[in-house]
Amino acid sequence: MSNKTVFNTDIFLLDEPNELISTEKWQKTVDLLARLFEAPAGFLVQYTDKGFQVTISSSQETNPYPAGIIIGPEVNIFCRRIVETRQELYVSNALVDTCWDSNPEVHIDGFRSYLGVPIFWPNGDPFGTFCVMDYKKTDYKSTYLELIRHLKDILESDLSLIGAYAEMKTLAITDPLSGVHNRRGFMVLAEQRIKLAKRTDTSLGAFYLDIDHFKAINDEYGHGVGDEVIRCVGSVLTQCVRQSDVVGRIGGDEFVALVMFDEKEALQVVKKRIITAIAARNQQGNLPSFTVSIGIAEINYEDSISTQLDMADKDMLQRKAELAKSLKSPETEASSGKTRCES
Ligand SMILES: Nc1nc2c(ncn2[C@@H]2O[C@H](COP(=O)(O)OP(=O)(O)OP(=O)(O)O)[C@@H](O)[C@H]2O)c(=O)[nH]1
Repeated sequence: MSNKTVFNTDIFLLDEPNELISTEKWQKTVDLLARLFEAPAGFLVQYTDKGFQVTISSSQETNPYPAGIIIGPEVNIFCRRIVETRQELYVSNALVDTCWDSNPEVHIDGFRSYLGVPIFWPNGDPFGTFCVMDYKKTDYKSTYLELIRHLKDILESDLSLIGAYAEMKTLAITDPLSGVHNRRGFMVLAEQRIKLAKRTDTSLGAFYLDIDHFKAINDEYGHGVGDEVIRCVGSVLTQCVRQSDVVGRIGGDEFVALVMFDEKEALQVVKKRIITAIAARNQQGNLPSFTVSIGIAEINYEDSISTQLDMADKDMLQRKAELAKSLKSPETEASSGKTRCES
């Protein structure tokens, strides 16, 4: 499986609320922070390419920035320094440092003091900052700094919950060997895709793909090589369909794909593409040559996904029978829709 991030760090949490995050709890934490520091404003700020968004704002009349407000990524605010350096920042009096002259929080809002810590997503990307601001200069005790660091840990543990949950969800529906969906994942996503296609009046086709004589590959070259062949088929299949199509491995050497199409011929085009891609892999010679049998069924919205797959499976078995026949009489091989590529 790829180790790419399983949750989206580019979207503001306020735009896509996560059921695992209790903003109510975060609100209490930010309010408590502001009260303890006797600060007129406390924030949890999220950073993305779009800028800095106040996710949580302490509920005080003295606080000029409500939740939801976005400040551009180029603006010289205190939080930007934290995201750039990945370090905590304590400015006790911004007026004594000219680098803050262009900071609107200082020259427009009149803030003098800022204390903030970086908050990170579980993959190490910066989430944003947790901070307090004051209109007067401050001199916080070191125990206060310890406190804000501790609250940071609590916020980060909530974020790691999102990461762990998203990862578990992905693992539960992914086949770790081939990287495509497992049977459960395929079935769930296929049902969703069929409902969507019905609503939008889109045509769908089901492909059922089985590796020919796979047992012989395992027997001759070992299970490790057999596994490589399975991986290869998963990757070919994924590359031969659109990203929005659903691909799954539903048995040892059996794969399925649910594909959207406009013209009926498109299904044959996709089938040809898969066969050609496998032939090209065979040419590379790093795996034993193998062929696949592919069955196709057009999706009828009234039937269940299992029935549709049964139909594609039957078509595939017919192709396999044709292959067996064609191997006995070589002159018919070219018309069987099968590929037999020797490297
Ligand atoms: N390497 C490997 N082999 C597997 C895996 N899962 C199932 N198999 C093997 O896949 C083989 C499937 O064999 P069969 O169902 O007889 O299919 P086949 O040999 O391809 O025969 P035909 O379908 O008739 O062409 C069995 O030998 C299984 O042990 C796996 O994850 N890795």
